[in-house]
Amino acid sequence: MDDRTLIEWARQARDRAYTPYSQFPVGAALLSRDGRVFTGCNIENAAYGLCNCAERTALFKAVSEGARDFVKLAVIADTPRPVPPCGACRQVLAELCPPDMPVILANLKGDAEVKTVAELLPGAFGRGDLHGREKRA
Ligand SMILES: O=c1ccn([C@H]2C[C@H](O)[C@@H](CO)O2)c(=O)[nH]1
Ligand SMILES: [Zn+2]
Repeated sequence: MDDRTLIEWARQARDRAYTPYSQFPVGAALLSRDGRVFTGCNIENAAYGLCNCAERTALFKAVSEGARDFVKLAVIADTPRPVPPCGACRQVLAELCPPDMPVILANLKGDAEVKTVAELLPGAFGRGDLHGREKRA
């Protein structure tokens, strides 16, 4: 699937965003190796800290449906520049996706930019940091 098609999936998912507080809808679309596309939108809450981003909605939907092998992710919002994922989503991407996986950042004007997961979060804390760690002095 080409990048423009995945961006269009993300754009349609954006129309389903639940954003009564920010009025800032975001859409995402995650392509799985088996050909499935998992879409996501941001879903907000009156308890603001519980707002979930479009990217994490798509990633969590995918994992909960048994997908683990991802090809690329597109994300879109009405931003002056292609929308950059927040820090929380970068961390979740680093956990669940290959470091060289492309993330297509887009906006409604038609701008798009591609960055890898590792470029979005260099030096990410990960599972390899948890075990076999050095004992502290
Ligand atoms: O990459 C991003 C950036 C922000 N948001 C959401 C979170 C919140 O609902 C709203 C404003 O930050 O946009 C996303 O879904 N993805
Ligand atoms: Zn986020």
